[in-house]
Amino acid sequence: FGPSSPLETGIVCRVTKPAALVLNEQTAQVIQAAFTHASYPDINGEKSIRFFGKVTYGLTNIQISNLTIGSSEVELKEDDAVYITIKNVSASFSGTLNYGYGSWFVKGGHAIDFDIFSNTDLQVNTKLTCGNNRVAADTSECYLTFHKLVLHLYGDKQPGWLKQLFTDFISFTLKLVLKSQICKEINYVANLLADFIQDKAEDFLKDGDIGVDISITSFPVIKAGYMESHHKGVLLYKKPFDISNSSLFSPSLLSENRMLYFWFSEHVLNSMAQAAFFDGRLELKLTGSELKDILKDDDTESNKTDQKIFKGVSLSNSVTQIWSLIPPEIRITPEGTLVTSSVAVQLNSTNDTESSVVGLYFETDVTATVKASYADKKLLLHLSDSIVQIKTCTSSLQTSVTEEAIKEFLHKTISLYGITAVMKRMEPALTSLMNSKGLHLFDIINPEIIPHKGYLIVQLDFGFPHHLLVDFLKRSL
Ligand SMILES: CCc1cc(Oc2ccnc(N(Cc3cccc(OC(F)(F)C(F)F)c3)C[C@@H](O)C(F)(F)F)n2)ccc1Cl
Repeated sequence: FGPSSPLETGIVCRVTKPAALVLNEQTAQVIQAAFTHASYPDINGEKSIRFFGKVTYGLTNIQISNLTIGSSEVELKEDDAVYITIKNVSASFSGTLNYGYGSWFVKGGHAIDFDIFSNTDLQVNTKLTCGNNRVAADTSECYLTFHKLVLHLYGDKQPGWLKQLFTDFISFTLKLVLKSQICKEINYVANLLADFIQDKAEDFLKDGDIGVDISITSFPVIKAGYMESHHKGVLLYKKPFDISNSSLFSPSLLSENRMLYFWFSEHVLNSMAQAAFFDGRLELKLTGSELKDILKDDDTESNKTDQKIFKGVSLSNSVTQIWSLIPPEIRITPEGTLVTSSVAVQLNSTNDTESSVVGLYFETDVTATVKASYADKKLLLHLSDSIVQIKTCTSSLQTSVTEEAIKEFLHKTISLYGITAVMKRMEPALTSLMNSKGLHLFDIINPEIIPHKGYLIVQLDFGFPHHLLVDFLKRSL
């Protein structure tokens, strides 16, 4: 994983301390799952005891029977790790203790059921590292401190030395086994979670043949107030095309008071727009009644022109097709996202008596300045400015209106109603795309989508999707 040029980074994610505190509320769930899911291997050994000779013993069928988790704290240690301290984890295990004298284990063997009560503190210092171009968790710094480890043996007869053996030796082995199993399980769950986020993210940024490569371009960063990952953001599409990277990320571009930040370089959004064009998604068909709704909004004097232009044309039978002629260009500015494209519009209909086919075709350059927002689990697009330039216009409408007047009318109608009519149809399409990825399941609080020159920042708070974590743990463990 060599050094990477910051230019390669197209998307940056930042999870701040406030988010870590919310996530920490779920730590108990995760630790509970780790303890419960861990397997506890049999512990066999032999010890020579004075006056008794060699004793062979085995703890088998060790099961955790109940578990309570105390408080847990999280701290982000600059350029080091996420320190998670969990106090007062009390767990009880049950199992069977077999023991025998000498090596005639089977002959002299005895079996006693036991319960073990333990009380420990857990310290896990999770380093964020890179595992096959993904964010990975390294929890090798994992410590269990036992405050208590008590053995209860069932059954009346038990040799006195057994208790002593347990206290002196078995408990030592038991602590080692518990620590290694629990820490192994924690490492497993931590990486499961990291993979889960990455998989969810890849799925979120994919639709059909269009996807985004979010491999990480450098080691994730941990600072006192946040942790941050840098991702390529390179478009994945069946035919490669090159979009030059436009903006450089620097940590000062993001702050730390919101829980989650996403920095998107302009070229990421630009390449998505290009792919949407090549994937034939930038076309729209309007029915007659939809067109009439758009035109009826126009209650100004030009409505008269409209009546003159479409005199004798039955708009109800009309079909209007709108499509991009070239891949749209995306430029992000503080005023909003500028979308520049050349658009063709073909209106086909019949005359009133349905005796002949009539049509209108025109091409126009459009630059629309759009701002996005997300409220009530819906994406909203707002047009703040537009520039329209009618290029060509051919019409087979029997109208006396001059071509100039038609162009004038079209310019006005597109500027006032046409662009918003297209945006009104893009909003639900994008919202249902994001909901198909499960976005609506998340409790997103006051999301802000802020355009800057050359990049876009999405910042938000979230209520942790408790049910999602429980499902995730149930499904994956
Ligand atoms: C969809 C968001 C997204 C995630 C990406 O991939 C990953 C992969 C691994 N970790 C992350 N982190 C950021 C992140 C994104 C979304 C949810 C999320 O989960 C959560 F932490 F908010 C909580 F809900 F679990 C974390 C984490 C990474 O930034 C860090 F912090 F580990 F360095 N992102 C890459 C791009 C984009 Cl747009």
